[in-house]
Amino acid sequence: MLGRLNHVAIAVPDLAAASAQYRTMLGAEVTEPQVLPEHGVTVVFIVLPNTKIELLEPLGKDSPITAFLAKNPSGGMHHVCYEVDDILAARDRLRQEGARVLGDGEPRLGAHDKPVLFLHPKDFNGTLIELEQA
Ligand SMILES: CC[C@@H](C(=O)O)C(=O)SCCNC(=O)CCNC(=O)[C@H](O)C(C)(C)COP(=O)(O)OP(=O)(O)OC[C@H]1O[C@@H](n2cnc3c(N)ncnc32)[C@H](O)[C@@H]1OP(=O)(O)O
Ligand SMILES: [Co+2]
Repeated sequence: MLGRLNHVAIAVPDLAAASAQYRTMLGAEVTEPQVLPEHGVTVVFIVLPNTKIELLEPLGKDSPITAFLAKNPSGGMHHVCYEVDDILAARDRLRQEGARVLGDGEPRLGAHDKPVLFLHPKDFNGTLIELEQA
């Protein structure tokens, strides 16, 4: 079911500072910020030869990552994103296996304009998993 590792996400308290640090200290190629109100975050991507790093900061008062940053004020690893060939089939299989699919279970368009879903971290070894339609 799982395809490529699409990205590893790091929640940061200050996206501009983290982006500048990756550019200057790590010589990284960093995309321009994407403001995603429907997800409650602003993100940039660090493009690597074999995957991407997503840096994300809260956007708005209901951001899903505000609580995470309250527990991890300097930031931290937030989620991993795997690609799947068929996100609805993956969702239905995971539900059958007893995994919690977050939200209303309907995929929404993510930062790459592809359908995404999230799986509860408590069901996967304390790790929030994002699935993205390949
Ligand atoms: C940019 C768009 C898209 C993309 O295309 O890439 C994105 O990546 S958007 C990213 C932001 N969106 C989301 O994260 C949506 C899914 N997340 C959620 O629904 C919630 O964050 C959550 C996972 C349900 C957690 O909600 P929260 O309000 O924080 O609930 P709790 O505080 O009760 O947490 C429950 C439990 O889970 C632990 N937790 C929370 N977040 C994480 C995490 N990222 N990784 C691991 N564990 C996490 C939290 O610590 C609680 O544990 P206990 O304290 O032990 O109960
Ligand atoms: Co993501």
